Amino acid sequence: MNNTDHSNLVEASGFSLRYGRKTAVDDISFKIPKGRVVGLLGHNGAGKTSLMKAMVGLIGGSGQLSVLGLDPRAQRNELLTSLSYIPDVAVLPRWAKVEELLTLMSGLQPRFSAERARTLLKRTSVASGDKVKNLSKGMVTQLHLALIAAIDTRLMILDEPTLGLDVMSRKSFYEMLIDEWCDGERTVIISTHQVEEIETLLSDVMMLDEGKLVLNISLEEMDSRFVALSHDAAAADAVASAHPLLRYRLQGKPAALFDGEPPVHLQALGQRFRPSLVDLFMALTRKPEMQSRQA
Ligand SMILES: Nc1ncnc2c1ncn2[C@@H]1O[C@H](COP(=O)(O)OP(=O)(O)OP(=O)(O)O)[C@@H](O)[C@H]1O
Repeated sequence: MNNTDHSNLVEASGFSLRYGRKTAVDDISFKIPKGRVVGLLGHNGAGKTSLMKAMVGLIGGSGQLSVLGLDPRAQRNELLTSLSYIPDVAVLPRWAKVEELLTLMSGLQPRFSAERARTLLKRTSVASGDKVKNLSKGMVTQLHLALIAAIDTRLMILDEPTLGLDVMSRKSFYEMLIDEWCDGERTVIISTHQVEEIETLLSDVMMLDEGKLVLNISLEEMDSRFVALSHDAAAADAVASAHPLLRYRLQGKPAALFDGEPPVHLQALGQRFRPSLVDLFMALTRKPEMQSRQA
């Protein structure tokens, strides 16, 4: 794909992915430029892993997909040396010592710096003589991040990297990622179910719902586009008749979320506030019947 605009690290146009008759990714188009921290959100089965696998050339689809200017399927070997990827089923060899992994990586990945990995590991409680099998789940994840963050690439793809970790381990994982890897030029794409925790880290969010891309927006755009209104119960009918995206309760009070400015007559009945990413996620990815039950 030589006609790709290289200011975008990932570009998809009308991209779909099927497993037999099951459509996992449904005709999606997007561009991801450099220097972004992108959250890929969606419920179980929304298509996040499938899209990430397609981005690294593990599975093919139809339509166009370009990653770092390469066709992930046709140029997979070249692509794999140019990006950093932690799959959702990531495992490190249990028998290996940390120092042996550094040697292994140096042999496998020309852009890997063992020196850089050692520096990153100083942030963690993982020692170079430790064996993988003796590390806790949180430590293994930190080690894995140190290994792939020591690869000099412009794009990192993380599929549910903090699954199974406690809150402190998740926090230190993301701190290391942001401090040590994100530099304003590199882009990281992270899929996660921990929407609340990750909100402050993200520059952009992509939401998948049953394979469709229902939102692709920067956090600044999100702030200016979506408005929430908390209101008294007495105003509930008036709010409902304006067809908000979502009606819910916040701190015991009814609230509604609108795509754009709520009608002026409603604004007088309630107090505006900034909807959280979780509110938006619920609004855009829940089944309609669940929304009406909740309201
Ligand atoms: N190898 C496969 N064969 C058949 N169907 C598959 C396969 N892998 C995934 N699917 C289906 O494709 C859809 C998307 O799955 P995918 O794993 O991409 O979703 P996900 O958003 O990553 O989900 P989760 O959050 O649960 O990991 C689901 O309906 C899933 O059952």
